[in-house]
Amino acid sequence: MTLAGTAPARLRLGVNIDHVATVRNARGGDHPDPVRAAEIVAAVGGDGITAHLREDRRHIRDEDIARIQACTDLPLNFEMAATEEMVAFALRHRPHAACIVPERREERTTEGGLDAAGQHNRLAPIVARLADAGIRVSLFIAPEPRQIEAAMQLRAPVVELHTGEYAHAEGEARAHELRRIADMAALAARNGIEPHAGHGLTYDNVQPIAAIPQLAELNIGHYLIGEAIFTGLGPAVLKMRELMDAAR
Ligand SMILES: CC(=O)[C@@H](O)[C@H](O)COP(=O)(O)O
Ligand SMILES: NCC(=O)COP(=O)(O)O
Repeated sequence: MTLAGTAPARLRLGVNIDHVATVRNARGGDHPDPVRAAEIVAAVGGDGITAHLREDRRHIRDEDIARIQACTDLPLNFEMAATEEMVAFALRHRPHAACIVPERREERTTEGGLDAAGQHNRLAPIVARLADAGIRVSLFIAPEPRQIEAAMQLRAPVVELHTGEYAHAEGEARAHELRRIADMAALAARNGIEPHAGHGLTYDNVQPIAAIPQLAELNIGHYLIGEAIFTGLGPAVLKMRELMDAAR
């Protein structure tokens, strides 16, 4: 955790390994194994593993979580919907962190941020239960002041700012999205919330985000797993690390 308003010592890279499991599940077998991906991430100096156990289990499966925890000492950032099923799962497995994300069965990927502002009463007991279990709670939110305010009201120690709009925008629209993310990272940090960012980040778009001084962690997955097909996962992670370091 960083002190309110101070730049973090080092921008951490959390690698989301969901889509290793997507490829594995395509044939219903056990290869490629997300656990091997987690081991490679650890071996090349990744700072954490992110895994999203979706309600439809389209990629990460229940048994993957315990196996990932057993294979490496890297902190596990468990992404979950705000449901009783996922709270119970998180309390059983006690990951380092839990990031509450919005989820719709019909979505191809996460489409928007968690509406923390509109769901305070529903989220408050979930956040409290996870925190009471020693799990660092994060809210995956759009870069909006009302969502930062809601995270403060919910006493969430971390927010992860959704960079999907930024990633898909071009020209002035992308510059506008970048300013929104930078402003919300600063607002979160000023209020004692550690800001992270993620979704849709690539070699080509990561550096302006990595240059935001208050950000403590980036979570990057789909692009890295795609690049791993061509270069290997280790080199892909190392290249992203190099780009992030060069941006600061
Ligand atoms: C919240 C987020 O942006 C991702 O971490 C999430 O895991 C995306 O869902 P899929 O991995 O299923 O695309
Ligand atoms: N929370 C964002 C994440 O874990 C990875 O998102 P993506 O890089 O797969 O889009």
